[in-house]
Amino acid sequence: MPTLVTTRFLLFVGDVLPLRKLPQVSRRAPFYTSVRFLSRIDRDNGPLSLANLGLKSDFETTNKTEVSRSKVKEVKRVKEVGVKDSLAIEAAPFAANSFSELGLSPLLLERLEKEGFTVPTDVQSTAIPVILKNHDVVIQSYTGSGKTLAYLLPILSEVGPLKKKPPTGEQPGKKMEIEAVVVAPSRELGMQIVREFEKLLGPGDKKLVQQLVGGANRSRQEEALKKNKPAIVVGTPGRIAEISAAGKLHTHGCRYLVLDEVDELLSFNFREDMHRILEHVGRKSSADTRGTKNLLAKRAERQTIMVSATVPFSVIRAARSWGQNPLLVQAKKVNPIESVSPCGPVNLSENASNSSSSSNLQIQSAVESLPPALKHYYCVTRLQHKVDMLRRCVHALDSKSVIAFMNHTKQLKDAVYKLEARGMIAAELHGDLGKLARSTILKKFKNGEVRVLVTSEMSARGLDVSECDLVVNLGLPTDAIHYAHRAGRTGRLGRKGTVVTICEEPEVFVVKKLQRQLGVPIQACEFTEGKLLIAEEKEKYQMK
Ligand SMILES: Nc1ncnc2c1ncn2[C@@H]1O[C@H](COP(=O)(O)OP(=O)(O)OP(=O)(O)O)[C@@H](O)[C@H]1O
Repeated sequence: MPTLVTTRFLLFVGDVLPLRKLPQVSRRAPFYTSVRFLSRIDRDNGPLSLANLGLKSDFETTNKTEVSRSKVKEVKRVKEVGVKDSLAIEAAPFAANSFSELGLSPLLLERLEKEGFTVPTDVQSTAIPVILKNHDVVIQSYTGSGKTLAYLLPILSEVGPLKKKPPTGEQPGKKMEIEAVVVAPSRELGMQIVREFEKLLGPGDKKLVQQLVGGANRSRQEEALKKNKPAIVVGTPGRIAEISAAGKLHTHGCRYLVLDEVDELLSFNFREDMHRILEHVGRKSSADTRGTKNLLAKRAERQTIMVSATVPFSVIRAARSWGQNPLLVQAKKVNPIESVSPCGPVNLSENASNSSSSSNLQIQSAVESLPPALKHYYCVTRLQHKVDMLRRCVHALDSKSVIAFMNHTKQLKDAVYKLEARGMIAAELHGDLGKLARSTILKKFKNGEVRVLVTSEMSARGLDVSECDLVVNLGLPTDAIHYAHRAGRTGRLGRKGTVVTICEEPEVFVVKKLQRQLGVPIQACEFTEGKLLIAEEKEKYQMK
């Protein structure tokens, strides 16, 4: 039986100053430690480096301290609804000085500047040149590090009105086929990706991208496909597969297939739909092919881009069969997928082994899925007091924008009712609600009209609300991967964020296990008299 040994608590005002470090947990390595491009991949072109990607590399020579200091930046964002004019960003993951170093089209660079995107994040600086060189990739970087733009920008640099100057003879904007298919596991994430595309395309060209998400009117989507002839479609696996099977989505000549949250897309639920998508996107119809040679050639038409903060080995296996010599792209690192072993650097929790060397690698990799600035706590209470503890937690941390995760939809309503009864503006968001209700609630939360969003696992992936400063687990996540994605709803793009897991005493051992797998300290705490009290850091938990 697991036992929680009594601990002393330390009154906390301002930043956390642990009296002692947790002995068993390796603290997060400094963010810029793994500054290197590992040996390469492409047998034709020699070792992969920024140089042979046609770009200068200053990564190897970068001074860690200097970089960290220079990363304290203010990122000004324009035109965000209900968002402050400027957001202070500490230790933001920016490596290149500007997007213009990455080989993007001049028109796109103009649009980026107009939208207030001036400096690429590390993962963007690494991924964009690799994608522009037509490599199949798996992009892995922690939540909120800007993976969406990392694939969206090279696509917009080649597709649509912002693309690089077409070769003479080709008329700009004339192409009438689907050139990019982006697949995401939820409607909310799909819609969010569409908005990112639209933001850069501008109002005049936003019809170039069409959403094909489930829950929305299918015939309207089909009509829009026919009428607007979009070059890019973004959708959920079910709806894309459905419309494709009905013969209304022509993707055989498609150049890009993006699988966002690829590890989630591998789940059993999506299996059949993903199979259809993988078979039909970027493949020419059999009428176009003559003989085996062409059959082989047709797959080369498609560039496959797989993305997630968490890349278990199942994704590496999938990437090997779906892509052609795919590369694993992480912030400042590019590796051939063939070099990744089951115990290698991206294996979060799969194939867990007790050997110390492999578990070290797993810890290293798990750390890479979590934003570095996050603080993690847990507190113990009885089941019936969890919502009250949540309320106290929100007050003690003075959090303005909170996402609270619960595992059962039925409990959400009750939690919202309790919070509202105590004067806290809360709302529920889950899969049983209609599409309109879901998007209205999400909008209100993003605008700051709702302080606490009580939600299910469906909001754990991809949801981008930059103001979210607190994530609370009212129900435990099923594993380290789920913890990482939930936690990643806060502390986005280098901002401060706190994750609090509220659990019952018999569940504490699960928190300890998550702590070991993730390689970050999750400190015991209490919320008393409007203050956060942090447990004195000594080994306080034993397994018997
Ligand atoms: N270079 C940049 N400069 C300023 N803001 C940026 C930049 N790149 C991305 N962002 C913003 O950062 C936020 C997080 O980006 P994004 O949602 O792509 O993260 P992510 O890595 O995909 O996260 P997750 O793994 O949770 O899906 C978004 O609001 C995005 O608009």
